[in-house]
Amino acid sequence: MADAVLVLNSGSSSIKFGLFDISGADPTLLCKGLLDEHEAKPRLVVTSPAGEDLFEQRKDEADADGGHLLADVLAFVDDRFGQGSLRAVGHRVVHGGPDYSGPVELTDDVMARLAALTPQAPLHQPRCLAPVRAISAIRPALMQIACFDTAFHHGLAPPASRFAIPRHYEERGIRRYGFHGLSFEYVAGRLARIAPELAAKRVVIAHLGNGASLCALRGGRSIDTTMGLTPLDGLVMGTRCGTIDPGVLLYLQQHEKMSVDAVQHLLYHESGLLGVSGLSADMRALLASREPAAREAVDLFTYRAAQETAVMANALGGLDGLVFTGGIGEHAAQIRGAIGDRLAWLGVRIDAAANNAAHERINANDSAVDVLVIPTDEETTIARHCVAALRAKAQVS
Ligand SMILES: Nc1ncnc2c1ncn2[C@@H]1O[C@H](COP(=O)(O)OP(=O)(O)O)[C@@H](O)[C@H]1O
Ligand SMILES: CC(=O)OP(=O)(O)O
Ligand SMILES: [Mg+2]
Repeated sequence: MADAVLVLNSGSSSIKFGLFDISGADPTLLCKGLLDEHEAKPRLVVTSPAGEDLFEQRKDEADADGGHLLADVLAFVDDRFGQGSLRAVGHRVVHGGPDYSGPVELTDDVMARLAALTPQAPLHQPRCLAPVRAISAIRPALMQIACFDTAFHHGLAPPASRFAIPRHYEERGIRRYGFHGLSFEYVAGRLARIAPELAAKRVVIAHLGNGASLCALRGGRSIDTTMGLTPLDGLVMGTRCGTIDPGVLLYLQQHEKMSVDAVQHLLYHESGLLGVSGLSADMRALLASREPAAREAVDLFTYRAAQETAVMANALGGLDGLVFTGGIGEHAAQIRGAIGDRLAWLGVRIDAAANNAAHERINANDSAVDVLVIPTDEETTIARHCVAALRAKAQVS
């Protein structure tokens, strides 16, 4: 019976999980899976690290907090790896606010503070916290640890962290935090291993998934990022608008007579690729479509991604490396190519063959900027933090 940690990565539409053996120097994945609790028939799928099916379960009724499926996951872990093997559950929690610069054990007090941040991440925070409550109800003694998307950006300082509004709002926590930090942390760590000289220079990481943001990395640390107080800012996303003239929000409320809730729904759920294309939030579907509106949505996505990359390069005082990650960044060669083309003036040259083959390095020989594709792994970052937290509590050797 090996010591193990269970990692839950709660996204906007499903919960991904990974079970890690933590007896070695670095956590190793034992199995992974998906909880789709919002379908009419909620579903749990467990696969091996290579993707072979190990277990599947369907429920007949909706499972709003995923509690029933999580009980099945815990039972599966007991059954396959032995009762008592689980030392902790690590959770991706999107918002840690000003208080948390690193992982924290989830007590009632911490949960209350995190729940209070819901207005700053309404799409994500409730979905990150529901599984914590569900697991507490099933296994109250099991240690649960929160790992934050905001923590990697905790060193963000003025002017990058500041909004140009009266400064007493900043004292009340209204500042730029940044997100996707668990992904940026993983990619920055991997970059330091595969290209240590580049990792010490001026690098932009482009996390392009359903949510999308950029991180300006200097010496391995985040000095600026495109998301702000909320994960709504910055790039065009699947259903989120990204940076928008704040006057639009006032106009919608004052002249279109939309309620605050309706504006929130519009900006989080109906905008981005979905809103502009009128077809889909899914980049694969848009790239496959012949509709002009699909092409326009993709065009806006790459235009804004290149524009914001230049903003990050400005924060860094230049650009030595550009790293693509996330579902789109890892798999959509056409998007990487289009962003690269728009950044030619910064010296970016992408090699078409390397790009189409999704090699780790995709820049042409004459490129002034190194361009890489590094698959992200938020779950491994969380597992590593859990091991460190358990060691600090001397609960594992
Ligand atoms: N082969 C592919 N080509 C283009 N886009 C892809 C491909 N595979 C995944 N994507 C896109 O990646 C996005 C999802 O990214 P992902 O990082 O998995 O999202 P999440 O934020 O939910 O974790 C979707 O827009 C999807 O269409
Ligand atoms: C913070 C965020 O946008 O996360 P996701 O990409 O999972 O939606
Ligand atoms: Mg994601």
